[in-house]
Amino acid sequence: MSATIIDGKAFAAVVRAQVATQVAAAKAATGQVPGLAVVLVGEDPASQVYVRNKNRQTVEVGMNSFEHKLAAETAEADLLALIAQLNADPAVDGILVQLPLPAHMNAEAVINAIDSAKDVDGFHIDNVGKLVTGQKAMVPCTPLGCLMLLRDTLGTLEGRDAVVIGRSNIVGKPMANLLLRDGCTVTVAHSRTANLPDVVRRADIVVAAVGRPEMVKGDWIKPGAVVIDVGINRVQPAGAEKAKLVGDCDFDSCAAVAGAITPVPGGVGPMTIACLLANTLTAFCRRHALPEPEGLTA
Ligand SMILES: Nc1nc(=O)c2c([nH]1)NC[C@@H]1CN(c3ccc(C(=O)N[C@@H](CCC(=O)O)C(=O)O)cc3)C=[N+]21
Repeated sequence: MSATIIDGKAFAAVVRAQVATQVAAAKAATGQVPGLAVVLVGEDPASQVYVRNKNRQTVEVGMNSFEHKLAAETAEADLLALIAQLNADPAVDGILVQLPLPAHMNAEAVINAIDSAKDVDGFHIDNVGKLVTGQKAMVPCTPLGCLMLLRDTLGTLEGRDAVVIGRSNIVGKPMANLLLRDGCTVTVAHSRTANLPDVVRRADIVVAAVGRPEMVKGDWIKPGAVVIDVGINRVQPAGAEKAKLVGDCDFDSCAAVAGAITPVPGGVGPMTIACLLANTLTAFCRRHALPEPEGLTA
């Protein structure tokens, strides 16, 4: 193995410490602390893991955490009523509605009902439009975390060839826009891309967010490239008792060729939660007309 392992878990701890310091300063300035409301409808397992870790970390950085658990069969109107209440609540700076929502709900309508200034996921249509047009926005947490890791690993991203594999609204598309803004030449590839290995081989930066376990192989990677693996796939190895987490990259073969690579777990996942806390602080600072948090925005 030749690649440097990018320690997202350690980097996320540094980000959370920066958030904690700036939360304390914001509290000194205003007498208030940021509050994050998380709404979980039903019992999606990935969301439960996320909520568990998030809740603890929110409190650890000195912010208030408000949890709202609704039954899977909750009516959309009742969820919208809760969102209206959180929008109006001055103690709530950030609102996150866990996705996926149950099938009977219109996720787009629910997300767009959130006050865009409190939309710490950056999924509201106003924030999407602002990101694409280069206006000050709330930026989705996972792409923001990936950007922080890339800047830390490479310094400037200007002029680099980046390939994002995956075109989702929550990772692929916002990631591509952030990389464009930082001066990369960006290709958005996906599961239907022709000659995907050849496309990936051009890249100085590979962000894999396609949701297919270990799909990206080492012989797709340009020697020395930086590989950011966003995938979190639970797989059941033959003969093993417990499921294990793997990324969208075949770690061993990619690490043999890449210059640097994020592991799964311990890579992008912890950064996502750290950036959620950073976004909540950013939302608080904007609502209270304080300066933007330092080093925590895109
Ligand atoms: N509105 C919304 N926003 C989200 O950001 C969102 C969501 N809904 N729904 C569910 C997914 C999932 N998600 C994770 C974040 C961090 C880890 C994480 O910290 N993972 C650890 C490992 C955790 C484990 O051991 O299972 C790691 O990669 O090291 C996992 C999953 C955010 N999500």
